[in-house]
Amino acid sequence: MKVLSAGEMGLADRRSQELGIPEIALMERAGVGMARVILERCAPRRALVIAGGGNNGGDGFVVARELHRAGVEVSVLPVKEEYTGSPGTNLRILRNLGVRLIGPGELDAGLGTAEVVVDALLGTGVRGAPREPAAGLIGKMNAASAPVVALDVPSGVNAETGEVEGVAVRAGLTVAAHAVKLGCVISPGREHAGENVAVDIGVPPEADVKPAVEWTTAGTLRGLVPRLREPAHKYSAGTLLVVAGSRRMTGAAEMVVRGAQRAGCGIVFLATAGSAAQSLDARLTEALVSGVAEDRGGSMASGALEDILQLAERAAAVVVGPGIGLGQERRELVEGVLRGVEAPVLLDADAVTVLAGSEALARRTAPAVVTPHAGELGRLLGSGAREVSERRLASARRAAEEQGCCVLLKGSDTIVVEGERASVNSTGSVALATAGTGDVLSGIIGALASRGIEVYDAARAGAWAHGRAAEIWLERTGWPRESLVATDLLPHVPEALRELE
Ligand SMILES: NC(=O)C1=CN([C@@H]2O[C@H](COP(=O)(O)OP(=O)(O)OC[C@H]3O[C@@H](n4cnc5c(N)ncnc54)[C@H](OP(=O)(O)O)[C@@H]3O)[C@@H](O)[C@H]2O)[C@@H](O)CC1
Ligand SMILES: Nc1ncnc2c1ncn2[C@@H]1O[C@H](COP(=O)(O)OP(=O)(O)O)[C@@H](O)[C@H]1O
Ligand SMILES: [K+]
Repeated sequence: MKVLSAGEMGLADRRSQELGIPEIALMERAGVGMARVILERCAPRRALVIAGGGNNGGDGFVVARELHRAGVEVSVLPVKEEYTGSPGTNLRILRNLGVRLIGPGELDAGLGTAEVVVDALLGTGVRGAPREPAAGLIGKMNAASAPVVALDVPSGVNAETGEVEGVAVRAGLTVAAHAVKLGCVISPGREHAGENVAVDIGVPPEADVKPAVEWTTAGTLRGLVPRLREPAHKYSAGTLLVVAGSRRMTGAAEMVVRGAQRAGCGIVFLATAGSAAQSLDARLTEALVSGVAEDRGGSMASGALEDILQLAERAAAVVVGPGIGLGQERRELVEGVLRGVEAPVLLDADAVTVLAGSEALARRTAPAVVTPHAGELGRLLGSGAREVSERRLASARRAAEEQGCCVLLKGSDTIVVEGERASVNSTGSVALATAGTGDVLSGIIGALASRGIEVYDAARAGAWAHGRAAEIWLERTGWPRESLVATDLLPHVPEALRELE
């Protein structure tokens, strides 16, 4: 699946036209391809096409013609009085064919009988929140009982960012011209798009564009994760220090360590609160567990820093955060790790939260990666979870710039940003929405970093393998997605990584 931003698609489109391919030829192939997908997937007897005033509406007219040709009873609502250019030509053909064109007054009846509603209202040309009458039409489409298929982009979704400024269509399927639009794989646009499919519209390779934001697949990662080769010993195979857990939170530490072990670490050291060490040592047969100084609540104390820095000297990477707890002492501990550790550091969970307002991360020059979910990133940025959820790519970019590090923003569309580089992960499942999966992810990324992979690549490869492990679990067990628990991922991490060889 190819993913391009709206701007990149516009460039591919312009270049194609400069090579002499007329706009109407591109529109023709787009509409023909889109109609074929609709016929194959939905096989409707009656369809309603809602067409806007731009080229997205033009695609809708071609789709209507093709559905009509296939024997579907089609009604078309054109929102504009007068059409010119390629959409105008295609509307004229519909008139000549006697395809039923309806006005707003007949919309409710059309929506009531249609088996598929085709959203051809707004595409990549939308600017700002939908105005009337578009906004009202979007509301009507969302209230329809029939499934909605969006052409190119669900109307109202920003194809560049995935942001939704006002209202937006909720489609079950989005059929894009040439490439899936970036805004359809980033939340919340992603949820509005439903399934994403792209159809070939005849853009020649000479006109194609390399995306600035990568859609991370096995293909873009292949060869990145090295095999263990002779000469090797456990230290050369990747040494990771995990700083995690507290008296009341031992599971997080266990899952980070296990994730790291299955992702190929030669040796994992765990530093944890003294009172948690005995039970973790018993559960983690292969790890080297150290109990360090803790406060009265059973969380690692700032006085543990010296021991932790000493352990870190033997490690090629450090993961800090899961289950460590909050408060001033944890903040001092995390700041101390950022100051004192030269090896790549991954900050997750509580370690991200305690850094709100701190300058330690921005000051650090050695490699670092933070792996927050929207809530944690909202605290780090001081903007709140809602702002992050509404503007995910921009928020991740802002944090990466302010903190001068790699940012992995978790979610259904895990986003990884560092400097100018950005990527969106292609694997995963809603099954991952369960406690502890983030800890497994930290372990995987930490392991890859300990094996010498730079943090941006470790983050995107780790996210990919983590999501792929969930997919493999679903395929293998056939169990309901609600039943996945985080440790189910562990046996599938090696299989996922093998797919990257
Ligand atoms: N070009 C090509 O070769 C190909 C392009 N392709 C297709 O074209 C699509 C892009 O077409 P596009 O650029 O014409 O823009 P499009 O998405 O139809 O929107 C423009 C219309 O929306 C309106 N409008 C804007 N903002 C609004 C708002 N906030 N609220 C309400 N209305 C608003 C705007 O109205 P205006 O602002 O002019 O009053 C205008 O009427 C692309 O997604 C793909 O489907 C394919 O056929 C392949 C070849
Ligand atoms: N709806 C979803 N679809 C796909 N992946 C999801 C979804 N919800 C959460 N995830 C993934 O699950 C993991 C959850 O991590 P996190 O929120 O840190 O949980 P925890 O702290 O309990 O381990 C992240 O990798 C995230 O990307
Ligand atoms: K649309």
